[in-house]
Amino acid sequence: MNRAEILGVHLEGPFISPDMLGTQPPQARKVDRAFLEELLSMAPVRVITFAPEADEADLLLNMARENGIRAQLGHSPCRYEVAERVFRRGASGATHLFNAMSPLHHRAPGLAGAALAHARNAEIIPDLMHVHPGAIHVALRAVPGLYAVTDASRATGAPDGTYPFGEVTAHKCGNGLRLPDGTLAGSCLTMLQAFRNFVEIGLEPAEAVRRCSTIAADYLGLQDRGRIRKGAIADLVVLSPELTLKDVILRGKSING
Ligand SMILES: CC(=O)N[C@@H]1[C@@H](O)[C@H](O)[C@@H](COP(=O)(O)O)O[C@@H]1O
Repeated sequence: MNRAEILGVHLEGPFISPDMLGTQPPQARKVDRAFLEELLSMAPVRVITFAPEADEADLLLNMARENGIRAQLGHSPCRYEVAERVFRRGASGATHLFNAMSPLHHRAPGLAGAALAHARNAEIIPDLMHVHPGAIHVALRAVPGLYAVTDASRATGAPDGTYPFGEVTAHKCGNGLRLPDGTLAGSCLTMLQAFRNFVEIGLEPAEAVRRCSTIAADYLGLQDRGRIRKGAIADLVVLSPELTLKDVILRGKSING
């Protein structure tokens, strides 16, 4: 098979807060069992983002656990105490840590503070626009299983210009994609650039590799991906010492033949 595979779906809504949509469409709603079951029957969902205040009875949290789905907190302005409770009850991680969540203030640590204090895993978008490098270092110290996500949009790799983003229009300029009011609307980041950015802010290359592959694979329970060893799936990229792309290997074969 000479192409990438989609391993599952991340359901990043609608069980989020209407007050912290970011660029999500205004269709946030509370968790209800029938609708959640319908969504789960439509696609192989592996990860769900939810706002704790949308799941007061822990319905989503429990259903996720029963179905082997990672339940992540995100898109919420909730108080630290609310998020802490849900992390203690088994929430798996945090969605694009720092973005679209209540920030860490020293007297009101918010969802970001709860994730830093209690989450074993969290996503981060290391395009160096979504999160300041200093905040990435804070997260690296606090969250053992911090891993990169791209949050990439359809504008990734495309020329500057306007792009539909759900029901709204976003403008790409350089590496940023924004709504007219300046809100970041996903990213234009590739995982290769995420890796380079980790190295640029001071991570050892081996550590950057772990944060871009192994940790995410472990988090999803995929022992045959995200590592180079006998029996694992050989989907690899080959880089030069300057970190330019030399080759892409899918299932052990170069895509260049
Ligand atoms: C797909 C998605 O939801 N992506 C979010 C976006 O919604 C949010 O607006 C942005 C900035 O968030 P911030 O303004 O809180 O830093 O981060 C991510 O790009």
